[in-house]
Amino acid sequence: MSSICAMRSLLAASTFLRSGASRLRPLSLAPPFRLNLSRPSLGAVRPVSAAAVDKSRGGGGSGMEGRPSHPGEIHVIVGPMFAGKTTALLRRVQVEAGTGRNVALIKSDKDNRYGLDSVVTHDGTKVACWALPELSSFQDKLGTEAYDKVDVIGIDEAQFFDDLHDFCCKAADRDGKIVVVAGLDGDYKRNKFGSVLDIIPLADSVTKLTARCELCGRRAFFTLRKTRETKTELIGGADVYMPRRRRTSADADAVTAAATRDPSPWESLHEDLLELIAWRVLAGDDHLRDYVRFRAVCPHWRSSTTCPRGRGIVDRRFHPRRWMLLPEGHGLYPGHGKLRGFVRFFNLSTGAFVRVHLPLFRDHCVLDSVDGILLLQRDHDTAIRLLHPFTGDIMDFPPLETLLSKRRRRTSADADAAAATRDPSPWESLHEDLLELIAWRVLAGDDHLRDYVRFRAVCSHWRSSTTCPRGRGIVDRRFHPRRWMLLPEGHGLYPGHGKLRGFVRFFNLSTGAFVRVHLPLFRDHCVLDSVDGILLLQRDHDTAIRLLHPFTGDIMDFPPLETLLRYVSSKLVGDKWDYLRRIGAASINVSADQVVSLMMWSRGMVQVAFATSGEREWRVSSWYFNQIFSPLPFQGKLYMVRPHQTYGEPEILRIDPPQLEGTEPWLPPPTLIAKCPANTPDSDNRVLYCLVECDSEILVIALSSGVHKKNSVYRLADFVLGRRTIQVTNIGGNAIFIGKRNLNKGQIRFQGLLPASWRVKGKWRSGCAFFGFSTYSPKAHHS
Ligand SMILES: Nc1ncnc2c1ncn2[C@@H]1O[C@H](COP(=O)(O)OP(=O)(O)O)[C@@H](O)[C@H]1O
Ligand SMILES: Cc1cn([C@H]2C[C@H](O)[C@@H](COP(=O)(O)O)O2)c(=O)[nH]c1=O
Repeated sequence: MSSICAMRSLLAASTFLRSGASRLRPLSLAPPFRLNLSRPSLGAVRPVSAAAVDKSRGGGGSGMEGRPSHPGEIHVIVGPMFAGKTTALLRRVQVEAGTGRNVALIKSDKDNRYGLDSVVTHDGTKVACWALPELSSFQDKLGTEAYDKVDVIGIDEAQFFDDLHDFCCKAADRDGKIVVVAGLDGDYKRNKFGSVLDIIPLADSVTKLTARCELCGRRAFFTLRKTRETKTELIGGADVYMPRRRRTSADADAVTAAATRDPSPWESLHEDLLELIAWRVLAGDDHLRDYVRFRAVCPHWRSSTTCPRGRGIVDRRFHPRRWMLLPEGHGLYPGHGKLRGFVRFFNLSTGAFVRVHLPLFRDHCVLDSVDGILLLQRDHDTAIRLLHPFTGDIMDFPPLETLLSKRRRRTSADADAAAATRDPSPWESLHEDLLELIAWRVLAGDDHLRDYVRFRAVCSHWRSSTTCPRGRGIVDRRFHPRRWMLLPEGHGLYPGHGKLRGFVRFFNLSTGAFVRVHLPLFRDHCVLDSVDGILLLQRDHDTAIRLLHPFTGDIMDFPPLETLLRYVSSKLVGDKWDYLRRIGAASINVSADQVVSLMMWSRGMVQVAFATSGEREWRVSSWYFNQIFSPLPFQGKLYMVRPHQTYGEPEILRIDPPQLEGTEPWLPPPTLIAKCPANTPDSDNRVLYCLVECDSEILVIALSSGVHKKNSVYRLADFVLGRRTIQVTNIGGNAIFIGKRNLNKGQIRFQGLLPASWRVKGKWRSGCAFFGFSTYSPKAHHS
């Protein structure tokens, strides 16, 4: 039993969908758009249903019968690409259609990205439309009778219509139509695009939407073209364009300069591209030196990228992670007179040395090094200072001495109190700081929560000297019941089943211990996932997502799942709720000021949802992905594999927790942290990579699907360092569970490959891997 030390609470992170769950689901929503105007079939013009004409508006008029009884309206939606213009346009016309009005959608026939018969958003929402070369042809195409019956005209990609101004005037002023226009206000050079701006003076309302910058996640007002193509009109999506934030005037000058002179091939690289490359450089092994070399290429490259000086400590990317201070030996400590202010650093990845002049060591001593940042103590006042050895940046913290004095004060106060009351027993008199230290150690163990409770139970002094987990079960990561999984009872007994009388059992993956807990909450909640042992529940009546610490009873509320329903791709067949409830991975993060945020990726979505506790609606990432594999939550972040469509290198991505500072929380785009070896077209073995957690690190499992199965295990850390050939030969008696997790009606289902043919250099290694399409009863397995 003790050998079952699974890599992650795989089983706990399972999906409980009780058999009667459908009864609890909100009614599935109507398809997003019910337009009264039937979609046009190509080449044929279909008339508008006369019954649907909104008489209250007078039905419009083509001008033949005179002016309409109702005035028209013009609403303009502008913004950069990916800002949600099309989404807003479709939402608007949906509302109009919902009131019984006849709606027609038009887009430019230049935009052939998704075919010509529909308007499609970047999320894949699709609505039938008329694709036209110019707007003036609309009435002819539709026929006068049908045109008269149209109440609302939606125009997408308005920047491509030269006759936009005339058409809007005519449609709204003469024919009494409501015209909703969506288009780019500016092109990739931030110049006005087409005649979208010309209709602003005609408009009843103007909405400027913003996107999220793909590089920094901040609000993006403009569109950046990623290619060197200079013609204004260039149809494309995320392959060619990305949203971009405002530049500083210095940056803008650099762009102008680059645009006005004849640039050398290198110097003309766009600043955004340079920033992108710089980011990549900063992810390397010797990232700081490479970054400095990179910036040294030319003034344009320098001015387009962030100077590390001054940001060495505050920007983690500049931390000299792999550099360590080299002990000189021969009694020569940093600051020793013989070193004349110089110290040497050594790069743990590349083996490179650098010699740095740091006279500061004369009156500072080194206490530690964090991410390569030195933690110094100043001699004269014991101030603690962080020093970036290469940028020279310094950050001051309080004197170390202040810790000493607090401890002294507490000691005497405690001693007085103790003496006044009684002669303490040897155990009870343990100093509270010592108790706190021991408690920390206890909390690092395998069965840490139970041990901690037992530890606190020793006496009231021990209890009062240590933190009570109740109330802090979710906000304090140390109290997360990491190794505990909810045990499937089998026999159709899902949590909340009447026969269980509110009890559920948990199983410790490290020790094999069981506990039985009374959680009547399950009566109207179902479990969607488990993160670090914290259960992710969905409340039946309002679909609210709630985190529950099963042992402390702490609960934290998140927005209803329902608010995410609109993000489930309309292309998916079947019940959207089923997709939405299939949580691929979720992760909990607690910020320094104890705000708890939850990130989750549901299999029905191409974005990652996130929210902080107490919020009313889920937010979604401004970016999306099409295909990901093996998502794994680890230490508050999400890791995943992006397989390559053909024979490129599959990528391992990391999603960091939502950024909560600033006006609106946002989710940074995924960071590429490593690449896996590519499959080769000539090999009959296709390798699939998946991620598992083992002994507090991530392993990359290469599953081979060919005739000659040869599965291998690697450390993600090695992949990150580009060492892709070093295999893990021993997983210390642990077991790996690979594949989809699904805990349904008491059965555990692992999907993967059979058999567990994991050998390294011809020898069977300790530890075992479970692959297989097997459905088995956990009871049988664990006995
Ligand atoms: N870089 C991106 N690539 C693809 N899709 C994106 C990107 N950034 C955002 N999106 C998605 O595009 C959606 C907006 O799509 P859409 O309404 O078609 O925008 P617009 O018409 O303004 O270009 C966003 O809600 C988001 O889900
Ligand atoms: C910035 C810019 C864009 N385009 C093209 C690219 C797309 O095909 C459309 C915009 O589509 P969206 O619905 O707003 O995403 O316009 C262009 O031709 N030139 C440009 O400078």
